[in-house]
Amino acid sequence: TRSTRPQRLLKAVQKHATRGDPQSVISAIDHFCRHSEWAMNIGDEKGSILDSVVSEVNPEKVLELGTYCGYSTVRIARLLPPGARLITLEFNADYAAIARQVIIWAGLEDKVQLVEGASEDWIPRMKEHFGIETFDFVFLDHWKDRYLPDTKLMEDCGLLRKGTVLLADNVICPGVPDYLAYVRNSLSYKSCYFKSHLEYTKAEDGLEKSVFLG
Ligand SMILES: Nc1ncnc2c1ncn2CCCCCNC(=O)c1cc(-c2ccc(F)cc2)cc(O)c1O
Ligand SMILES: [Mg+2]
Repeated sequence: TRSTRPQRLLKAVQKHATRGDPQSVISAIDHFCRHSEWAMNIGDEKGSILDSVVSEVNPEKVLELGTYCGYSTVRIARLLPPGARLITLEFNADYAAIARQVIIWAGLEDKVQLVEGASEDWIPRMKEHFGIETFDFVFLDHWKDRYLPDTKLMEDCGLLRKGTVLLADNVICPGVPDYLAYVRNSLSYKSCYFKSHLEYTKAEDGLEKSVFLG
């Protein structure tokens, strides 16, 4: 049967990227998505904004919701200091299988724990299962109708602390209106918008950075 797009993306990484070189993995995926097949990675333009926010926060404990093929996982993990850890949740088993291989090709498997399952099932188990107290940085890139309920769930589970930074992808396209209204109106968040474009296109999209105030 015909291969899937994530499988073809992984093949492009294994063909064009150098093992253990995260930047070459990022470049190979961006080239594949620009010149062969569009895929819903954050991409290079929004990816540079992600890089700058991660570098500013310099987090020890990171949660990523929605792994897909591992592109943003690699972007984030390559910037983490030694000993820092990234937990990434992926609902789709086929995506998770590809992402594991992409993360290994980048040589970042020691910094990353990829967990298969739904965010709402795993968020309540972060403390007892992973020994996590609170997260320093959370990247939201999963089902757009889960951004708001999962943010409230993280609050209720005590996973956010004063200063935890949430960064949300796709706040314009596909859009997360309920989440945006919440973080922009809540007294518990300081929020700001980074205008950009939908990955590999000219359509507007952007990232919302929200600092939890406790
Ligand atoms: N741990 C978990 N819990 C729940 N759901 C979970 C999950 N882990 C994964 N998922 C399931 C998420 C599936 C992918 C989510 N991302 C998206 O749906 C997405 C779509 C576009 C897009 C834009 C314009 C278009 F015309 C078409 C598509 C762009 C993006 O950057 C996107 O991130
Ligand atoms: Mg996205």
